[in-house]
Amino acid sequence: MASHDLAIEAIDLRKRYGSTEAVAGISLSVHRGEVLGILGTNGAGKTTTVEMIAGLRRPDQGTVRVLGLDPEADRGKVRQVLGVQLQSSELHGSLTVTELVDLYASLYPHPVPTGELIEQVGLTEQVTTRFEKLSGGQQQRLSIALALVGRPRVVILDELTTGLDPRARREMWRTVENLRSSGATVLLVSHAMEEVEALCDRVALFAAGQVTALDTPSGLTDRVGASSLDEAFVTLTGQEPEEIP
Ligand SMILES: Nc1ncnc2c1ncn2[C@@H]1O[C@H](COP(=O)(O)OP(=O)(O)OP(=O)(O)O)[C@@H](O)[C@H]1O
Repeated sequence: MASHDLAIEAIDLRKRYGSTEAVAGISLSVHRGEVLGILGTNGAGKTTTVEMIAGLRRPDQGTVRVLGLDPEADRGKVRQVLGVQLQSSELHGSLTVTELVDLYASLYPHPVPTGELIEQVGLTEQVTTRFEKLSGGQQQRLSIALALVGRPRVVILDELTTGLDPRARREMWRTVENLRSSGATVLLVSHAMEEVEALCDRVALFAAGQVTALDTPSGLTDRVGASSLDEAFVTLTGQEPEEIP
């Protein structure tokens, strides 16, 4: 595939924290319009990898391109096309839901209208609630809203539905489906097998800082004659998947 068809291209990424080799030579190509899942056990290097792709963490080695742009050198341009929801959001706790969405919206030329976005993530009743007073799941929904406010063409979602109740989880799935319909590219880190099976075109299995397999969900199960993605995960990574939160 020509590189201009790629939304994300990461080549031989490496990152070490002291004696821990968190990412040990990861290459990933995500096609435009694709939803690519990353599955792996705790500590497999998923967050470090997506932080490097987002330009939030500098790789020790390797290169990243997002829609052909270098997330570090072209930071301003990348910010306009990339939306990122990370596991821990550092947001100003005394601002309300509306104030935070408005603040982020002001960074983009054509943001999603604040009320529409707040409704989409199910926070209409919390519009005047300060961030620090939101529940964990509500904070999570807000961080998803902030990732989407600029109508990004590439979206990174790190544990999209962890901590959300079943209804909110389904709503977030619909959000990802809508992103796909709009032609956006999504990189989705998840621990939930059924989420990955439902949403992702392809899945990268991470173990010990490396990609051990990358295929469609059915390709992964067929490859090892497994009856489920869970079983394929165990066979292909040699590790048990985490409990679905
Ligand atoms: N800032 C840091 N300083 C030191 N070590 C770190 C740091 N961030 C991550 N690590 C270590 O790097 C390894 C990979 O961590 P990372 O968070 O990328 O994994 P992960 O696959 O996202 O895990 P999880 O599923 O638990 O979120 C782990 O061993 C972790 O302890």
